[in-house]
Amino acid sequence: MAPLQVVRTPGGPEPLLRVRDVTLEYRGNGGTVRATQDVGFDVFGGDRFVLLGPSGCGKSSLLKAVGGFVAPAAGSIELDGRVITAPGPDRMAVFQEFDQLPPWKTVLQNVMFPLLATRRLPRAQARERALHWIDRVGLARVKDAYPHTLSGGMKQRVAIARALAMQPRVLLMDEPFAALDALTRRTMQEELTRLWEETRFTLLFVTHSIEEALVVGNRILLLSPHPGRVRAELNSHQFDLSSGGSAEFQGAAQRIHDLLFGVDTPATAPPERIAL
Ligand SMILES: Nc1ncnc2c1ncn2[C@@H]1O[C@H](COP(=O)(O)OP(=O)(O)OP(=O)(O)O)[C@@H](O)[C@H]1O
Repeated sequence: MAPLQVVRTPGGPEPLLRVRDVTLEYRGNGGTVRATQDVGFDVFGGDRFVLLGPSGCGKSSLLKAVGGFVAPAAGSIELDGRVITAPGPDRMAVFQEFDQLPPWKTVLQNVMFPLLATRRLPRAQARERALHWIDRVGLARVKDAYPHTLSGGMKQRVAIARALAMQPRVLLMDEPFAALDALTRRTMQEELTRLWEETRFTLLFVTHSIEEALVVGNRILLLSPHPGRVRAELNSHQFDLSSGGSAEFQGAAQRIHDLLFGVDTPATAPPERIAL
């Protein structure tokens, strides 16, 4: 049984997102905190690329750096060959928190908002595009509701519709389902996978759940504990939500666990030397 393989950079297409030797640091009164060290990876169009690692290994910081909210202390991040220096509508984000939606806007107004604020579309077309995505995430019935009247899962669907309506080059998701109950979380993973099947958007997804990484991702970057370094890069396209109970899935989860928690690999080992 060898379901996981170290991914070699495929020949052919150029990566959409190129992260090279990125070290991220936070400077404060108490000194400098290094969040990641020399992290590199490539994301290709249509990838569901997952950053997986223990709490504090710098996953969110990497996502913020791709989002343009944090500048690397060293290394570079390029999207479509251009260095990322600031946030932009080509990178829409969905976060864990339910309060990411302005509460004074209805579902429809929330989804329309970035389209109008960035002047992407005139109002009538923005409305049409928003209604389309609201329908795609199954919220047509509540399009005129305010966020406080929605469940956590519904709020996350609004955030996903709002992000995808912008047709970003890459959708950034930071533990988007972590605050949901287990059943809703599973439903949301299913819906995200279905949306991806229909649209083939490019996804950069942060989680610390091994199971979630395996079902959501087609490629997984494993990061070592603080400060995060690349421990391994894996293919996981063979798994989906129906794989959950299979021996192959359980075996893969166990092997990732062993890699993450260092049963047989020192944290500083170069990723390509890891035998899976
Ligand atoms: N704004 C900040 N100022 C100072 N240090 C920070 C800041 N944000 C994150 N850090 C530190 O950087 C490191 C990485 O944090 P980050 O949130 O990126 O990790 P993470 O892997 O996403 O963790 P978690 O899974 O717990 O969310 C941690 O040591 C954290 O304390």
